[in-house]
Amino acid sequence: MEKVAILGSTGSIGKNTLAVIEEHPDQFNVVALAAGKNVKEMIRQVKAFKPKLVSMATRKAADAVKQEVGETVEVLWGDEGLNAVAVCSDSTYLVSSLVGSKGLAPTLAAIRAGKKIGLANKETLVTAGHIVTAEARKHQVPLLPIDSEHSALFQCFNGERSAEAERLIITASGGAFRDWSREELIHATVEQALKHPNWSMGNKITIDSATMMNKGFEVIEAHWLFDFPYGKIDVILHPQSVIHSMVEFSDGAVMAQLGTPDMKIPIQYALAYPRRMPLRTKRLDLVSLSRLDFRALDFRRYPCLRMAYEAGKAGGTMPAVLNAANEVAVEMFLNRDCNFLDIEEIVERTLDAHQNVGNPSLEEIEEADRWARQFAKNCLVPVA
Ligand SMILES: NC(=O)C1=CN([C@@H]2O[C@H](COP(=O)(O)OP(=O)(O)OC[C@H]3O[C@@H](n4cnc5c(N)ncnc54)[C@H](OP(=O)(O)O)[C@@H]3O)[C@@H](O)[C@H]2O)C=CC1
Ligand SMILES: CC(=O)[C@@H](O)[C@H](O)COP(=O)(O)O
Ligand SMILES: [Mn+2]
Repeated sequence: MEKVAILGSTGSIGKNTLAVIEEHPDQFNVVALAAGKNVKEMIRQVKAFKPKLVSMATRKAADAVKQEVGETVEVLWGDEGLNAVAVCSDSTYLVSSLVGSKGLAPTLAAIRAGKKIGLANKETLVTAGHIVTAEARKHQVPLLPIDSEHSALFQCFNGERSAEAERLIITASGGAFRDWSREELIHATVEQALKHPNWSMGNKITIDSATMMNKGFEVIEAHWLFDFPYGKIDVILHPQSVIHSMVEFSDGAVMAQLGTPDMKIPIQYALAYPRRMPLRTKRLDLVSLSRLDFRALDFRRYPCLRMAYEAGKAGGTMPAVLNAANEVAVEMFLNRDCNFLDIEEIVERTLDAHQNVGNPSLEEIEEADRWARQFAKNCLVPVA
């Protein structure tokens, strides 16, 4: 029996994780849950899954949950609560599915406490890949990818020798604006950007998919997960999101993992690894699909992807700055405080202004994150 704690249980990945657990009550047991402010959903989850420990982002949200769930559940809040859920003594497995770099500290704490990690929060590896992978090795903790492309790559590597792989090929749907020109993007609205063609996901990653920053993050994530140089990680456009990614080996053979766009598949694979278990999900019907398309990607059309490669190659605090500036810019766009194309402008200006720190400590990464957020918030304001 895997005893599971989930960070971000009320989100898209969190709810899909609970749906997988619900299908296999004999295999998985929920022991702790953490979320932000969605009190109603957390109360429903506590009643359905009976965790012993729960945490919410604020005292107010925690009090509201406490009122409904009674004395048998410990309800905490804030960073301390997140940390307590991550290292909860009853758990064997942490699903890390908070959104943003907020996920880094509790995920690191869980690694240090020896928990197996199902990693959805890509910002953990983007911001501090060198520390997270070193700590996972030190504590002999597996980092099991949940992100669909990395789950695909992980499955393609199964039974293979990674030294015999030559190239990782990550597929990109192109997001909501795949067929829009840059001129048209000037007028892109929040509602349009949130309409992903294939996947149903949280707002932040859906915007990242539309800017292609999501793919940039995934390149950095793949670099750390599979210890691959950036020069051997390619991205190609694949509008159908049926091939989730591929590995090309030294003999020219290419392994691919295919499936319908349903996150329950990679989530269950990460939870059950190395087993496979039955899952009620729509089956892939290649005949009715009839074709799969692929196109090359143009860095001029997608500057966020270019910036992510550059920040990844530069290393140091650059990827953390890339992420923090992007978090600020996406939030501004979602709040209608800037235009869609301002997202890339804010990120670029912040990266250009940053003094990179090589081989940073966790504190230096946190400091770079704080600096970048402050800079990014104000960098579009014209100087008087
Ligand atoms: N969705 C997907 O299919 C995929 C997602 N990912 C990655 O997984 C991660 C999660 O994505 P997704 O599920 O879409 O995101 P959502 O926005 O749907 O969910 C985010 C979760 O984090 C919680 N949260 C936000 N802020 C805080 C906080 N300060 N303290 C505690 N909890 C907080 C939210 O709580 P609440 O809602 O209660 O406020 C919610 O439970 C991201 O890193 C994303 O890039 C990767 C691949 C696919
Ligand atoms: C489901 C998942 O893993 C997302 O990261 C998804 O890949 C987004 O799709 P695109 O970024 O390719 O549009
Ligand atoms: Mn992905």
